[in-house]
Formats: sequence, structure tokens, C-alpha cells
Amino acid sequence: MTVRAAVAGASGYAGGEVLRLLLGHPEVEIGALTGHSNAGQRLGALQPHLVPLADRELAPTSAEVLAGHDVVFLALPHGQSAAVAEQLGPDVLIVDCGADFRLKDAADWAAFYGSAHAGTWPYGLPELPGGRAALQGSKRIAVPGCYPTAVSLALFPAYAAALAEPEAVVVAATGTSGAGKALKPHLLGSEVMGSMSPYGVGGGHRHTPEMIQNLSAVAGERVTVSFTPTLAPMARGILATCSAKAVPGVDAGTVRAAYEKALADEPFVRLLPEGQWPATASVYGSNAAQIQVAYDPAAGRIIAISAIDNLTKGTAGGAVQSMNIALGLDETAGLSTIGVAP
Ligand SMILES: NC(=O)C1=CN([C@@H]2O[C@H](COP(=O)(O)OP(=O)(O)OC[C@H]3O[C@@H](n4cnc5c(N)ncnc54)[C@H](OP(=O)(O)O)[C@@H]3O)[C@@H](O)[C@H]2O)C=CC1
Ligand SMILES: CC(=O)N[C@@H](CCC(=O)OP(=O)(O)O)C(=O)O
Repeated sequence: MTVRAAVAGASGYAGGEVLRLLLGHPEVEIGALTGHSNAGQRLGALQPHLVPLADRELAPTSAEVLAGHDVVFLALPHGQSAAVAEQLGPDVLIVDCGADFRLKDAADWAAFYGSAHAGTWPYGLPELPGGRAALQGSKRIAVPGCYPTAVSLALFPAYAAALAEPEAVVVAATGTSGAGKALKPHLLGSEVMGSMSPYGVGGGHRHTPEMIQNLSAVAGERVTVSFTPTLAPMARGILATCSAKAVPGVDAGTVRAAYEKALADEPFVRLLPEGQWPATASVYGSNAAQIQVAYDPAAGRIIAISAIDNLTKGTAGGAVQSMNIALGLDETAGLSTIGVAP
């Protein structure tokens, strides 16, 4: 089977990572590549690491250019996906790396994104309970946000086993690529190097309702999430430290057993051996998520830590994994758990 795939937003970080993975996918042939301000440029001038595609020219992003493919990946700024998607027809598989179709609640969308809600598509986090079934045969996929991927993978086993109270606290560090390629003053090298800083404090980050949506669905009741993101001086990676108060009767053994059971058969999510801790360097460029969990008896809290590459499992790898499931391909095709070290 050869799947012909187009990538809209090929000049950006997410689009570039989708292309890096598709170049190694045994069943995919790369079709149209589009950009916006960079339309007309050679891809090699913008994504010099994608050597086999260096001489391809970026077309403008339009339905005409994207038509005629089996799969279209959208890696566009928030709010740009719906207009393109509605012109592509129901038979093409559209994988949206943006936020437009992630949230079920239109009021949440309006509160955090401030525009009209485009709708809700099947959610591209296969590891969640029922996640794979929702993607099989689907022609539309909403790729999760990078932080919600890291946090949901770390905490869902605790909620699936009813071990935690419905009030989670998350502090997560991310690399600068999460903010995209556009120039932003707080992301200048001299602002970021040698420093870590919080942002979106106090429930303001737009990924908060997505985490609440995911964990509440697993728990069967509303789970609140107090989320504090921090910016770290690295290009890629998320390290999410998540905790929740344990329900009575929980101990270290119960917690470990629940995580072992939930993650046993996952090809990309690895519960580390006891005593070993997740690190962003270990998942750099790979589709792996590393998880570790501990029980703090003095505080009565479950502490779950995850590390992912925000551009791989957090965006493009999750997108390709979900595409594979939707098309009935091997879920792991084109994806690796092998990182780059040191
Ligand atoms: N970076 C990350 O870690 C993650 C990103 N995502 C999502 O992926 C999407 C892209 O993000 P990212 O790659 O980081 O952003 P970038 O800023 O790096 O890239 C944005 C892309 O969109 C194109 N673009 C800009 N404005 C428009 C427009 N008005 N219409 C059509 N295309 C446009 C740009 O083209 P040009 O350069 O030619 O102007 C570029 O190809 C976003 O929705 C983001 O939320 C999701 C998860 C994580
Ligand atoms: C450093 C930085 O700014 N990170 C981004 C990560 C979000 C992201 O990329 O996800 P979306 O797909 O929802 O845009 C942020 O916190 O907004």
C-alpha cells in the first residue's frame, strides 16, 4: 500500500518534523508541500536537515494544492485548519496538528482561544482508554497538544485504576520549539539561555482544558488540573511532573501495579524500572514517552513524571502513529523509540 501525503505548514517546526518522520515511513510517498509567507521558497532553505526534499518548492496553502492526496497533514497556526479542511472533502484523511478540533466543549474553546469553535474530531492519543478504537477508520484526527500528551500519559493510569483524587497538580518544563518558528521577544537566545521561567501561571494556559478533558474522561468525573508551564533552555523536550492525592488504602505497590498494567503493551510508552527517572535527553527525536511513578507516603500523593519530545510524540510522531491506526497500517510504521545521545 502506498499512501500519498501532503503537508501544509511544511516550513514550520511541526510540519518539518512530520516530514522528517514521513521520509522514513515505508508506506508513504510525499506529495504537496505548502507554506504561507515562504511559498515559492525551496524547502532546503528553510528545513536544511530534510536533505532528500531540499529541492522541493513550497506551494501556497490552498485546497487545490492539497487535493488528490490520501492524507493531508495540517501544521498551521490555530484557527487556520477548518477553512482548509472543509474544502478537502470527506474521503481524504486529515490530520490536524493544531488545536482547532481537540476540545469537545465550545465554551472551553471560546474561553481559551477566543474565537468560534470549529468542532471536535477523534483525538490522536491512542494510549488513552478507547483511544485506538476512536481512530480506526477515521477520516479526521485532532493531534493533541504537546503538554496534554505528556500529562495525560503520566496520569491516566492512576485515574483509570481509581487511585487518585480528582485534583491534579502539574509543573512541566518545555523547550523553545513548542512556541513555533515565529520571532517572539521572550524567546530570544539571550532571554532563554541559562534561565528557566514560568508562564501561563494560574490556570491561563490553553492546554489546561485539554488535560481536564482527557483525565475527566478516564476518571468518569471532573478532574481539575492546576498547570504551571515553564520554559527551559533547550530546543526540544517536555518533562512533566504531575501529582495527585491518593485515595485511602493506596500504597507504593498498588500504584506500581496499576502503572505496569496500564502501560504493559504500549509500543511507545515505557514505564521505567524503579529508581530510574525520565529525562528529555533520552527521548530526543524519538516517539517514546518515558514514565516513572512514585508514592510519597508522608504527603499521601502519587507523583508521576513523563518525558517526551514535544515535536515527536508531542506532535508529529503522535500524528503519524494516529494516521497509521486510522489507515489500518502497523501502528509503529515510520516511528522509532530510539533517541539521540549524548
Ligand atoms: N511546536 C510544537 O511543539 C507543537 C506545535 N503544534 C501545532 O502545530 C501547528 C504549527 O506549529 P509550529 O510548526 O510550531 O509553528 P511554526 O510557526 O513553526 O509554523 C507555522 C506554519 O504555518 C504557516 N502559516 C503561518 N501563517 C499561516 C496562515 N495564515 N495560513 C496558512 N499557513 C500559515 C507557516 O508558513 P510560513 O513559514 O511559510 O509563513 C508555517 O509553515 C500549530 O497549530 C501548533 O499549535 C502542536 C503541538 C506541538
Ligand atoms: C514554549 C511554548 O510557548 N510552548 C507552547 C507549547 C504549545 C504547543 O505548541 O501546542 P499547541 O499545538 O497547542 O500550539 C506553549 O506553551 O504555548
